[in-house]
Amino acid sequence: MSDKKRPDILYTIVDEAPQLASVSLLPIIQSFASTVDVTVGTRDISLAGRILATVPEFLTEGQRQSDDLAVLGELVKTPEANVIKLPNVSASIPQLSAAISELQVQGFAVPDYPENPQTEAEKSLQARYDAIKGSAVNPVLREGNSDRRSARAVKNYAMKNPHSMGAWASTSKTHVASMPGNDFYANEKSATISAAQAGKAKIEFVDTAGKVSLLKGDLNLLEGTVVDATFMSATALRAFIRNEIVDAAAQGVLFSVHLKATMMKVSDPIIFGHFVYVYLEDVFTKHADVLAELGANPNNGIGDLLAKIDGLPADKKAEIAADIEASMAAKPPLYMVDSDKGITNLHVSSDVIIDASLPALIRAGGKSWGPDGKAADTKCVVPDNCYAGIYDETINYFKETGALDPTTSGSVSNVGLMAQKAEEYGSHPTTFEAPANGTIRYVLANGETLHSHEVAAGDIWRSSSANAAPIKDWVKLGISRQKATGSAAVFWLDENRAHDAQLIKAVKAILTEEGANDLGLQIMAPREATRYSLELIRQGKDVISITGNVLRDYLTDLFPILELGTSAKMLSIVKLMNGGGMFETGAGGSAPKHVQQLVSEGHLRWDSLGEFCALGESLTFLAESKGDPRVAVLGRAVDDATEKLLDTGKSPGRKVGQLDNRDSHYFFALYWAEALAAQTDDADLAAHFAPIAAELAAKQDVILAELSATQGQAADLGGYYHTDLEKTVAVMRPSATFNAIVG
Ligand SMILES: NC(=O)C1=CN([C@@H]2O[C@H](COP(=O)(O)OP(=O)(O)OC[C@H]3O[C@@H](n4cnc5c(N)ncnc54)[C@H](OP(=O)(O)O)[C@@H]3O)[C@@H](O)[C@H]2O)C=CC1
Ligand SMILES: O=C(O)CCC(=O)C(=O)O
Ligand SMILES: [Mg+2]
Repeated sequence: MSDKKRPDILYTIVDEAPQLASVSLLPIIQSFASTVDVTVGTRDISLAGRILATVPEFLTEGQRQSDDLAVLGELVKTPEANVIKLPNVSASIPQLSAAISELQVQGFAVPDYPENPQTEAEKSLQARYDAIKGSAVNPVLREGNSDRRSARAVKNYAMKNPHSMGAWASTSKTHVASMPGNDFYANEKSATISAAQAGKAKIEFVDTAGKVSLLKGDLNLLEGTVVDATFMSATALRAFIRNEIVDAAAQGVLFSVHLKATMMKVSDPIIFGHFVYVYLEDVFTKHADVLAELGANPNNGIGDLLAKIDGLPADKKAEIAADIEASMAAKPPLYMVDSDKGITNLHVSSDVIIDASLPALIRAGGKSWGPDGKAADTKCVVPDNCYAGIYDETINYFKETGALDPTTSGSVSNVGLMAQKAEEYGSHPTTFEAPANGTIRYVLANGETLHSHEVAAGDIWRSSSANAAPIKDWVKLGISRQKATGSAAVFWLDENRAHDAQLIKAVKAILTEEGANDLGLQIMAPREATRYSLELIRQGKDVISITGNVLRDYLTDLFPILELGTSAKMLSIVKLMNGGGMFETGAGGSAPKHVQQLVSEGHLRWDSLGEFCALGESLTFLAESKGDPRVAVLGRAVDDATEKLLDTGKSPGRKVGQLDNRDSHYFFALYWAEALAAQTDDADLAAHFAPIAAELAAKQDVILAELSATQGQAADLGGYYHTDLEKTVAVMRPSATFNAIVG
């Protein structure tokens, strides 16, 4: 598409709740934007859309779909980029398979995911599907560093209208457990690449007989890149899991594991698989042959195991099912994802995602749900020590001091190193399960071995890197946020961790280069920074966390969930390195539970506040790049409308019968139109929107009645991953009166 035709703003088509919300909200945005000649187009980065774009040869001409992710991936490297990015599903294999089955039922001849590929064609198909798996979208689009914070109006609202917080008892038995050693933290090595070391590097495996095989070639290392290598011992991990299961039983607490199997799509499903295996070790041992024949892979969870045995003859199935039940009954009870349906922590790796799961548990006073449907103290296993300390320290702090008070608490914002697939979140192509005992080594273009580790079969080895330009951009962003706010600012870096020690050197040099040594920016290890930040916000003060990529992710759920009740309300700006802007909507995900509620009860509790915040920023950014003051007026009116929506309590409620997402969009449109009608910067715009605002206000009763007519009834979307557009529009835009006004 030529630049001329490209819409001014690109809005992403995604999955689950945010996508349903978009079906209602986007037409409103497009209609209002068209009055100032701003076009808002869409690009499909949904899981189903990406599947269809990946296998065109299996589809009819009419079913084929362009690779919008690739198009957007190029766009974000240009100064013209202005993207509103909603959260999308980062799929586990069971989710990918479910989406494929749904498309097949809908008449798309997409092939199954080949779990055990034999032929070259199957292997190639698996590789193509694997590129869709896990967090395949965000790392491609995030060509900039991250600036996440709560907008002032949002924070003020949360202070005046606090969410519920569970009480923290000093006697709570909830705790974090991490490996005593031999994890990624303990085994990490790191170095900064010199000019003489730059160039094409490779990763090799050397077996005990000295035979060398290439794991990954063509790694193009730039001078100044920080390159790490580390591994987690599989034997140590299994021994640790066994001990923790015994300890959970002894302490009488629920057992849980918290990983990021979506973003860390290679390493963490393997770690998850070790938990599933050890928890059901007797079953996997006793039925090893049958389960191997069925292709049951513990990495895919207990849910997949149960689905696989479903195909067995009735007596065999009953025998294994009884063994699974007996095995689970003999273990400490598991943290439940859905106790009504019997879905455990170990069912699917993508159900319990650490950034959202642990903050929710901490917000609830250290409780999670057990199989009996009751809240209970919990052992939270976070195997690796790189980041577990922040949760351990938070839990310890609340046990000592009681829960945070959102009515008086300050705020922890974040500046995160993210660009160019920084750190662990870019490590998928350089992560390997050791094929046998031997050595894995990182060899540079000049022949030097940069890092090497002796590994045993099954150990999880990975290399991460962070380029110099993003590091510099990140430090400068930290400096500018500190200058803009005057808040305390802390780099969360641990001098005892190999990677962080390299970053500390770079940060210190850049602070000096930028003349920023007098600004008082501090460097603290994550555990220390956690306590320091919690103490400051308890006093009502704000603090900026300047962190690497993983902590960016973890902290921008943890603190918002404590301060605002959810991370969905965050402002999330990606200042693209080549000058464009990407505006993410909130810091959370796609809220699958909200879809279940809409489908069964006709109520969508998704809050689009994140979209409103992103839209305001996107329009303000566009106004500057287009040099069009009318666009700035439109953007300011979005912020006014958002504030009024909060002040008047028009956000969605959790329960059927309360206002829902669709109602809140009506109020957003009303207040947006009213703000445009009331402003005095642009008389033409005011004149245009005055009658729209008046009509929206006059017809409020009929619009709200039409919007809520189907509340309490089941809703048919015609699909889950690939909903039927007509049916979804009928569900999400049920008010003919409202639709006629906004066009
Ligand atoms: N940027 C991205 O693309 C991201 C994508 N994801 C993806 O999202 C999916 C779900 O992840 P999960 O870990 O469950 O995290 P979510 O953030 O989707 O959900 C956790 C809970 O947060 C609350 N919540 C989140 N967003 C909103 C909102 N807009 N309005 C109201 N409440 C909200 C809901 O609480 P309640 O149920 O109590 O109402 C929800 O159940 C996964 O597929 C994951 O890969 C996750 C994070 C970021
Ligand atoms: O891409 C993903 O899987 C999750 C991203 C995420 O959680 C975040 O950026 O906060
Ligand atoms: Mg996150």
